[in-house]
Amino acid sequence: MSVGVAYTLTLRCQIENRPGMLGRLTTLIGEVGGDIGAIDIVRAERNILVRDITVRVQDEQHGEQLVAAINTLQNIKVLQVSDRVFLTHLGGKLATQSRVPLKTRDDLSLAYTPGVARVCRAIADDPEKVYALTWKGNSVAVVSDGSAILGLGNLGPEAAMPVMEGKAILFKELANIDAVPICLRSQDPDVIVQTVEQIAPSFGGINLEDIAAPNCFIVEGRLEESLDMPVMHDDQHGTAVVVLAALRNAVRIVGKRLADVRVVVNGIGAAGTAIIRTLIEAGVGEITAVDRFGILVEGDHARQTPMQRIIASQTNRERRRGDLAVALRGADVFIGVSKGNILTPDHIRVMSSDPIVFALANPIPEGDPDMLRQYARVVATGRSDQPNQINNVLSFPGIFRGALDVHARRITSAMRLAAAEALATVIPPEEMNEDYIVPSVFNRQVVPAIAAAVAQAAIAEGVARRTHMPGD
Ligand SMILES: NC(=O)C1=CN([C@@H]2O[C@H](COP(=O)(O)OP(=O)(O)OC[C@H]3O[C@@H](n4cnc5c(N)ncnc54)[C@H](O)[C@@H]3O)[C@@H](O)[C@H]2O)C=CC1
Ligand SMILES: CC(=O)C(=O)O
Ligand SMILES: [Mg+2]
Repeated sequence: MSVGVAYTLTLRCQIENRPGMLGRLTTLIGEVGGDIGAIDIVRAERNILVRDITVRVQDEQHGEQLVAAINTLQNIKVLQVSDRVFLTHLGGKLATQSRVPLKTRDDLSLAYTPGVARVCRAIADDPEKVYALTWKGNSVAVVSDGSAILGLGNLGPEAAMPVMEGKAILFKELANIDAVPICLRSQDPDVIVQTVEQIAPSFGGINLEDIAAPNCFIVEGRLEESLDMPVMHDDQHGTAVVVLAALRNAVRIVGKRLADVRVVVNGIGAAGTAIIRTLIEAGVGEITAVDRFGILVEGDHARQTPMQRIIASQTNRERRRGDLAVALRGADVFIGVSKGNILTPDHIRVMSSDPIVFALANPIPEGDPDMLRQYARVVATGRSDQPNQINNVLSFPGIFRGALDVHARRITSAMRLAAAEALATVIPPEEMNEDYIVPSVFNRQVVPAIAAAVAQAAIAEGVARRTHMPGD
């Protein structure tokens, strides 16, 4: 995989101050495979120079090798190593901010007591006023139990925080929604449901994140029933919306139709299940579902979870049996939401002409993107440092923006299909190509386009409390 910014080290090096020393150091860094960015002088003394050298490396191990190699050089020593990723996370990525002045006694009387008491009474008299008079209408709780953090597994609630803070800043930056990371100690669905129900009055919507299957289905289903507000498990539906949009554009590029393609989905957990359900709703021709134990076949209940049994009954009409390689024979599309580094060139070679490969496991895709591009016509991953980033960040800000704007009571499948269509059409047909099937996360048309489509679908379905968008 090409080297990205995710492994950028700044090496503070003490170097003997004489001609040729910097050359020796940079030559060695090049020989070890480091990619030098900037070189700055930190301190200059008569005999010693201290320099900061910024180097991109392949991974953590490569960084350690580089530092060890430099320390073998005579009269050059690494004093300190700083990692840009960790520096970015120092102190967390999120803070709260007041929207009103708080400089004088008058300010205090208006924003806090005694003024606030009248606002409390107004809301007690008419609870709907909470949307207008507090932050509720523009806020989302990002709730995780830490059980399926990216593709890293069950790392628990503390380790989930950096991802949930990340989701929160994406909500703010992309959709101007105030989001709060809530990482729960318990992984018991009953406790998660009760806790979210208890905190729900403070928020306008609930974004469930990185909760592993099958608990995610139970938690989302029960909260959708009990809460009168948008609830969405992002790994299921946020991902499925983006996959559908990307697939719609990818099949167009290779001259096929959604209704005719056979799609293999690998990893039938949270994301895989929702992707399959969404692709069925969108009319995709045929789907083969694969998990660690092989192709899901209807009736083979032994290793299937209850949700996988439902998926088995809706897929694999040919009743193929076997592993991923068998599933991929003649397939038009591979969608991986499973585990890193499981695809080989042989897997892609047996696919139909112009293979489409979405290797979406994070942070390591199912196959090395450089390898995949040699064999497949269209390749997408979930990563920010690769073309065609299929990541739920392309959809969840716009979906919640639209749902909050019309005070939707829930997020329906029609709202999600409308979001996928809106996302796909952000790219004009004449601009679409193999490396441009989804817009960039920073394309400023994405959130408004999805939000408008979601709001309209909510109004059409009768789940919106407001029947016009703010500003109309
Ligand atoms: N790009 C994106 O937007 C998104 C990517 N993902 C990624 O997808 C992966 C799965 O996420 P979730 O569905 O939330 O997790 P999950 O834990 O609910 O499901 C994972 C599923 O993959 C299966 N699996 C594991 N190894 C496998 C293998 N070698 N072959 C076939 N199946 C295998 C597991 O048995 C399980 O059914 C993670 O890597 C996650 O980061 C998830 C959501 C969004
Ligand atoms: C992108 C995301 O939500 C995940 O990998 O879990
Ligand atoms: Mg996630």
